[in-house]
Formats: sequence, C-alpha cells, structure tokens
Amino acid sequence: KENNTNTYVSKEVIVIGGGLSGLVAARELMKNTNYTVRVLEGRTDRYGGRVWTNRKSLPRSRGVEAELGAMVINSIACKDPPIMQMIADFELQTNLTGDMKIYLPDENLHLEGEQVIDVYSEVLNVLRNAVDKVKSNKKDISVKKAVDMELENFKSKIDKKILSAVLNTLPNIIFEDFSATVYKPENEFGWDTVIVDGLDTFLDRIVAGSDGELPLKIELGKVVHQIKLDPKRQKVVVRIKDGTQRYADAIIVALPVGVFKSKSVLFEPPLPKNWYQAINNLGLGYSNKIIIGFDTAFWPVDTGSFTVSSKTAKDGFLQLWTNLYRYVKKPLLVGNIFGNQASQLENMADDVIKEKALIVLGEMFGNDVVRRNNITVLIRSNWSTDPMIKGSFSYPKVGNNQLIWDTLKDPICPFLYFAGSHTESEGHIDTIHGAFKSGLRAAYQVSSGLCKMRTQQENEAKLKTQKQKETKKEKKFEKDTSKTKAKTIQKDEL
Ligand SMILES: Cc1cc2nc3c(=O)[nH]c(=O)nc-3n(C[C@H](O)[C@H](O)[C@H](O)COP(=O)(O)OP(=O)(O)OC[C@H]3O[C@@H](n4cnc5c(N)ncnc54)[C@H](O)[C@@H]3O)c2cc1C
Repeated sequence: KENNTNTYVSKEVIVIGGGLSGLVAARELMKNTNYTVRVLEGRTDRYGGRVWTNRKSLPRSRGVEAELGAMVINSIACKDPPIMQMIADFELQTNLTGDMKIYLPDENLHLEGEQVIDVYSEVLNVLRNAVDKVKSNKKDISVKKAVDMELENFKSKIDKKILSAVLNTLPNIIFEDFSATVYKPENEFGWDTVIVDGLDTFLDRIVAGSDGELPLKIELGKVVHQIKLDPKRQKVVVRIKDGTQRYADAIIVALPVGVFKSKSVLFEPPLPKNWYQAINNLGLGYSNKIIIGFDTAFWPVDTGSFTVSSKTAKDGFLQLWTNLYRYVKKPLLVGNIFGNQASQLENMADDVIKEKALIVLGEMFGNDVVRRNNITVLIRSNWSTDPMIKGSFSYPKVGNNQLIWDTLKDPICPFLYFAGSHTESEGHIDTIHGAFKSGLRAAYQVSSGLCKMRTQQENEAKLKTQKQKETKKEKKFEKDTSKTKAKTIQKDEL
C-alpha cells in the first residue's frame, strides 16, 4: 500500500544519504537483490555529498573540472580494482595529476620536475620511518610529533627546511592529533588519478545504471531526523523533516561523520554505547576550497599543481593549488585550505580571501605580475557550516584503534546497516575510495542476510543455553530423587 505521506512496501531498503557510499550501496542492492531500493537525500538540488563538481559558474568543459569537494583518487586507491574497474567499465576518461612545482619564497627557492619527485619520495621515507618507530614503541603519538622527532636527525639544514615545508602542507600533519599508529604512508610516490570530465560524471553513471538497469530512485529534499524501530510491524520508521515518514525492512545509513557527531539524526532506541563512543572518538578535520579566476593565466600554464610554504601560506592555508588552465584552458586556479584555517575561512568576507590569495600567488609568481590581473570569479566551499556535512573528513586521532572502524561498519541488527567513508580504515581514511568500498560492503551485508544469520545464531545460542539449563535441572532432579530414594530405603531398612 502506498500513499504520498506514508509508504509501506514490503522488502524495502532505504538508503539515507545520497553521497558516493549511499549511491554505490543502492546500485549494488539493485543489481543483486529484488528489493525495492530508495535513496533519501537531504539536499534539494543535488546528490553526491562531498563530491561536488562546480558546474553553475563554470560551464561544462571537457577537461579536469573544478571540484569543490573530492577531486583525486589517491595513488593507493588507484591500485584497488573495484573502483578503478567501475570507472573503466563506464569508459570514463582518467588522467594522472602529475607535474608539480614547489615554491619556498622565503628561501628564494623553487623546485620542479625530478626534484619534486625526489622531495616527495623523501617525504614518504620520513613519514614511513617516523610512524614505524612509533609502531614499534607501541605508544601512540601524533604523526606531527613523530615527524618532528625524525627530522631532528637530519644534518643538512636546507634538506630539512624543504622537507619540513612540504611535510607541513599534509593534512595528516596539519590535523595535529592525527594518530601515527593508524597512519599507513604509501610505499612509493605515485601521482593521483582524476576523472577528466569531473567526479560527478562517475556518480551520474552509478545513478543512471548500465545497460538494462533501472535508474536509482532518489528522493531529494528529504532531511531525515529520526530512525525508529517499530517492533510491532518489524519495520524501521524513517521520519523526515517535511513531516512524512517511510517504512523499510532494512536501512543503510550513509550519513557523514559530522552529522552523527552533531546528533541531528536521532535513533530510537538509541544505538549501543560503543557506537557513540566510536563516533565521538574519531577526529573531525576541516578542509575547504576556493576557485579563483583571472583575466589571464599569469602562472606556468603547463604545470598541474603548486605547493607553497611561506609566511602567509602556512598551517594548511592556501599551500596547495591546482592549475585548471592546464586542463580546461581557462585562467582558473583551485586553492586548498586544511585544518582550523579552513573553518575560519567560512567567516571571512570574499575581499579578505581575495587579498590573501593575491599575497600567496604574488609570493609564487611575483607581486607585480599578479596585481596586474583582475579577479573575475571567486567560488568557495563551506563544508564545516554546511548542515548536510558539518566537517570535511574523519581522521584517526591519537589513541584510536581498529576497534573504532570494526564498530562503525558493524550492522546493528535486525535492521540497521552503515556505509560512509568514515566506516572504512583501509588505504587512506575518509576518501572516495573508502566511501565506495563501504557502499559495496553495506550492500553485501544486507543482501547476504547478515542480520538474519546473526538472529538465527543468537536464537540457536539461546536455545542451546536453555537446553543446557534444562539438562542441568533434570540431572539435579534425578540426583535429588535418587538421594531421597536412597534415604527412604535406608530409613525403611532401619
Ligand atoms: C574539500 C574536500 C576535499 C576532498 N578531497 C578528496 C580527494 O581528493 N580524494 C578523496 O578520496 N577524498 C576526498 N575528500 C573526501 C571525500 O569527499 C569523502 O570521503 C566522500 O565523498 C564521502 O562520501 P560519503 O558517501 O561517505 O559521504 P557524503 O559524501 O558526505 O554523503 C553523505 C550524504 O548524506 C546527506 N545527508 C546529510 N544529512 C542528511 C539527513 N539528515 N538526511 C538525508 N540526507 C542527509 C548529505 O547531503 C550527503 O549527500 C574530500 C572531502 C572534502 C570535503
């Protein structure tokens, strides 16, 4: 039976959250089961969550598109077949990020070509040595602290300056309590992969489906605020802010960690204590992007990206830039901001951001050259104040261990399953790769009837304990009766 406000369909799975993880989970379920699958997405204008290819102000152009959220599939994930296989199956064109320049204006230094690869390879060596030592000491400290200790052994002052400048642009160092024990640096330096036409084209293909598949059913503008068990009906009720509700046989919750931390979605009955502890213990990091356009491209137009460390570009503020001219032939740059500076940026006026960007660009390419150009466009993300995200990434804090992700990926039977990049710990934590894997895993947990199996096992275990108790009782009864009998015989004999 179905009406506009209340939907009651048997064997229905609802996926809450239309980010990559939710969309992958929904598609997998549609492929492998005959369940009715529906995605509820809070935003009214788009799905994709932290994958957000800016299309409004920059008309679609073939090339690497301006991403305000995720952009690259990191080099570890590139070696993982499932996500790369799906991208290949969709025949999406990919490119390697490649070719970077490093600017250290305070040292009057800039590095390019092989020098950059050498520096990044050495950065990886430092990271690996630093975290290996922490792991062998068995007492967790932050990656930042571990790296600082490692750099103390460096004799060459200039090498140390270059390495520490580059190291200090990395999110796992900017997030000052990032766990060294959980962190797994890559074994070797490798460029990341981008989808040439924009990451959203990948999501659009998942939604549309391949030949013969139906498109996903996505309901936009459905902000979920409560997920409640209805024991009478043996269903879950999903309550939506517009006053409607949906019933389902299973729910895949694919919401971001920031939303869970803010407790804007309530569970009834509340989830187990260890689940809340895991969510609270995970780190929540901030990151934002600006897309800034000029009359002309005054920077090296063939270079893919720029890393800079200076008095203004420090502590994660505008230290990494992507050159969109290289790909789309438009004078556009994307600047990245990580850490506390990223959340502070959301309170800054456009003019302040523009001025700061000009200073940093001036430090790299010359003040006079930069100031001769007009800014034509400034687009910015606001991930920490975005009510649908409330932060940018989860990350492992000092003291976190595998138990957190084991808890977060485990279903809460009989109806609740979890997807989302924060539920996976392999490769880099909180990546599109993790989101993708989590979607596959959650769908498999549902389709393989994991909760049903667990309930059966629990029932069997209960039955076994009950039987054992009964046998014990029977034995005791037999023993007692034979004792009484023996006593009676004794009495009779007397
Ligand atoms: C600036 C930035 C840059 C990044 N760069 C990279 C990168 O280069 N490479 C990489 O691998 N990763 C990157 N990431 C991380 C990556 O984007 C995420 O790990 C991944 O996209 C998360 O997918 P998800 O499905 O788990 O969550 P999300 O994409 O956050 O999806 C959650 C969905 O739930 C919806 N939602 C929230 N609340 C509700 C509600 N109450 N009711 C209904 N729906 C709701 C949201 O609108 C959203 O669509 C970046 C992230 C940011 C912010």
